[in-house]
Amino acid sequence: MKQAMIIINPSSGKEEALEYVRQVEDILRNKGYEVRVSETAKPLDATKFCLQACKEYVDLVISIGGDGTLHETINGLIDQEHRPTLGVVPLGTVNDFARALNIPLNPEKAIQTLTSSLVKTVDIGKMNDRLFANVVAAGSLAESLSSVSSEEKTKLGAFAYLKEGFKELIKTSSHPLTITHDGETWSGESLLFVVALTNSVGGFEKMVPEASVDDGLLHCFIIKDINVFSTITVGTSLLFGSLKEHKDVVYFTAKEVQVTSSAQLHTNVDGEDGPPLPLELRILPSHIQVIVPEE
Ligand SMILES: Nc1ncnc2c1ncn2[C@@H]1O[C@H](COP(=O)(O)OP(=O)(O)OP(=O)(O)O)[C@@H](O)[C@H]1O
Repeated sequence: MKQAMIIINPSSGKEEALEYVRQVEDILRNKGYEVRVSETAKPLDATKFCLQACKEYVDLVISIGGDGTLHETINGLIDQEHRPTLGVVPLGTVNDFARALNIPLNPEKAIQTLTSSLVKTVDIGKMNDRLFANVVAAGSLAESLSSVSSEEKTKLGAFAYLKEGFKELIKTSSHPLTITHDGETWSGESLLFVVALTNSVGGFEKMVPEASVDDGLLHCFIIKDINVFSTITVGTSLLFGSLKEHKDVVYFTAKEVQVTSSAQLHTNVDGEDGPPLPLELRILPSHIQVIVPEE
């Protein structure tokens, strides 16, 4: 019999996650799966459960939670020979991965998507010894993005990041960054370096409109040292999908990127606090399979 594991973070979203488990179980049983439910109690439980699913050759893993739960779940797939197909029920406030795959943001509708027989093969990013599904940010601004509170995100959605970003930009200074890719090196003062895998970054679907989940590329943005006026124009470009054409932004795509700095700089990965620099980033093309809507 086919095996499925539901990984659920009961604290995610508006704490309604447990209500949805029964619905997901019913759908999976109707599809012929034997189902087990693994409820997270603390950080990294989702990684531990997903790793166990790989070792036990489970066919399907469903992540019910926000981007944090999804990030921890996919990290259970690292270096595994058997990687279960993934299903996603987004309960967070941003849900970049679901947006990029056209999975409905309404949990009830996302659950119905699990009846779909369509599976998409998508890229995953590797940062040092960790996987990521959506985005890595490095630099002084990245730290402030980690401090956006759950209340702010619930109230403002993606705009909570923009608000925090503007607030920080006024008082933050740039730092020296050295970014190497494909034999080229960029060195200079930067406020933020962002690597995106999909078109949706922090809920903004126009940051990299052409990025697709299976293009085998890291989409990279260097935001140079900018003044307050440029901050406003960078923000506007972000909203209107023209960020990469901004004069203070360097945009490139790559399969591998190295990032170093002489300063002590932290990172944000898939919306969570990440490790300090240096970073080795790499795309893992067509690495996982995800259930997506049929339309
Ligand atoms: N039982 C639990 N209680 C509290 N925190 C948990 C529990 N299980 C997992 N976590 C942690 O909760 C963090 C946040 O989860 P997640 O991002 O899925 O939800 P969210 O904060 O509601 O979503 P978003 O950040 O998109 O608003 C995860 O990084 C995880 O480590």
